[in-house]
Amino acid sequence: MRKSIATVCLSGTLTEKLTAAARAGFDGVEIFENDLLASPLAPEEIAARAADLGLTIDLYQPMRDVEAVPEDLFARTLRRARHKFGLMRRLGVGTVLVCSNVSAPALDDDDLAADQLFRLAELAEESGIRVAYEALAWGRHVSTYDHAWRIVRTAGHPALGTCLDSFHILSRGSDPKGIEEIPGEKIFFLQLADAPLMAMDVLQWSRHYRCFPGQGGFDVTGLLHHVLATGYTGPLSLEVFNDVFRQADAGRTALDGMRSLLALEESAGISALPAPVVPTGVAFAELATSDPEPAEALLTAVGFTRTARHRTKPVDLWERGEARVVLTTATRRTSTALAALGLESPAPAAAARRAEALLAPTLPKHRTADDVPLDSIAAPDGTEVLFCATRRAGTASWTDDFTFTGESHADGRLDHLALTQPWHHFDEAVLFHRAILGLRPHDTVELADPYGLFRSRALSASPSGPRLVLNLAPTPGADDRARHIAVAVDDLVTTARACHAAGAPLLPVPGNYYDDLAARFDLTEGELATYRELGILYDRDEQGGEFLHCYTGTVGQVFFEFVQRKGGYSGYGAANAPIRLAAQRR
Ligand SMILES: O=C(O)c1ccc(O)c(O)c1
Ligand SMILES: [Mg+2]
Repeated sequence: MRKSIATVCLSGTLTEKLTAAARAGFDGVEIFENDLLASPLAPEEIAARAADLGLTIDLYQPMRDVEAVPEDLFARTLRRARHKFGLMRRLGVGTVLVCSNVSAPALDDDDLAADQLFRLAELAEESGIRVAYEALAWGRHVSTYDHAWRIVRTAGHPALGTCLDSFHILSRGSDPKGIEEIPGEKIFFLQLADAPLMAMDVLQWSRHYRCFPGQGGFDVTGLLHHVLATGYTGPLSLEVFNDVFRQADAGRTALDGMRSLLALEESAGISALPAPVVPTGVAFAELATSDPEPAEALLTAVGFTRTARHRTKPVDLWERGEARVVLTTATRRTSTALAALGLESPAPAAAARRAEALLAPTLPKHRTADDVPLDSIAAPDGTEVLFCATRRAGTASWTDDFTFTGESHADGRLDHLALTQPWHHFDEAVLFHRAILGLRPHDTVELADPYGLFRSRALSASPSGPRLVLNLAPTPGADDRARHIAVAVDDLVTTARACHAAGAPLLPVPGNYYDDLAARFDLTEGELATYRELGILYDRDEQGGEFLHCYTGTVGQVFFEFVQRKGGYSGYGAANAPIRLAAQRR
């Protein structure tokens, strides 16, 4: 279907917004009045700019506080409308959005609302303009889509229809099934937005927290099904008010929005993309550094063995059981960073095709000429994601680039990778991993950290598949690139003891934490003493599943976590994150 985006979703000047929308592949835009008012371009110039960029202007918005008012006020509204319809002709836009009245003089009188909207539509029709009436979730008397539709039906004017907005419908908990009772040709416009589920005032929620479909908690796909069942053929238009998007790079936000619509169309069954190829595990995590010594010392102390060397480059493979870390010595100066993830993919080339269809930046297959070619893409935080087949018959394996010299005798598996995200790319990253890799996002966890708010969202597909934890750094700067590699072991106490014995710097945990553990859980004196001695953190879920974990010190921007899961515990010990963050800051 045609895809549009409201200029309010994007940062910058109107020209920048139009350019970003066009570059991302949108067919049209909704122009927000304020963007036009602030633009030095005349309406004709804006129309020409849009046309040059291959964009149609699908909607002009909003007209506010129109209907169900005393007649003297309505006379002023008609005067305002005459001006705006003249402007719309100059812009070449055929539909105006009228949102339900929020003002004090509005009367609770549907017949009056219908009559005045009819008269507005009469005037609009003279200019070849259609009026799309939208219920704002906080409208004074009209706040639901079915109420707005009843008024439109009563008015019965061909130039008057309704505009549906998924935010207003889903935020109020309205049943979207009733949309199917509206004839498709009377739905003049469809605006799409998602939002995180929050118990808050709908106006604040709408104006600050909307996000693109697939990034929040609403069933936007379900709503779209009902709209499509009416025969609606207009555009799918993103309308997101979001404080972060307002500050972010417009080009990037527009691409994020387009990715969201492509994924939405797929989930609604109206377009096909290359099918998702869900990764089945993590082949390796790659650290890059110009000085490998500190990372080598840490890897050794926490039980990794150097098992292989790259045939031609300063790249080593370190293993602890099935947990693999590739350590690359970079030529340019850089502190140790988690630079890449190798994901075990059932079909690497197909995975890359899907990523490309969903607008992921693809990276060269050959890092250097004689390497095994690997399909790879860049995640929103810059991490390289490689689609790998590890030692599978008939497929080149990344391990073919290495000469094996040793073997690991310790146990271990990569449990999860925690990737701190820049604050303005957090929602984009969730959608990216969800849509492109087919991972399922879990609930967002928010915790007070000594220096701010810690926000975290895990994504996974299956218990044995990769688990990514996206963290939002509370303070910009120092730790906003910190990442960690979590290794699952069979016996954390034994592992922690071995790490201590080998001189690994393990994160110290305050005694107060263990006093609190003793109060919260019925741990034995012996368990508590051991955890206290070794700096092991503890968590338990409602089903009695247990989680033991400990952290190493940081090398560059990277540290390790060791975890032991018992009894089906599937979380990440989020309650302990503030303790960990405070200890790291010390
Ligand atoms: O927040 C608002 O005022 C507003 C304006 C226009 C819309 O289409 C909308 O959904 C909200
Ligand atoms: Mg809207």
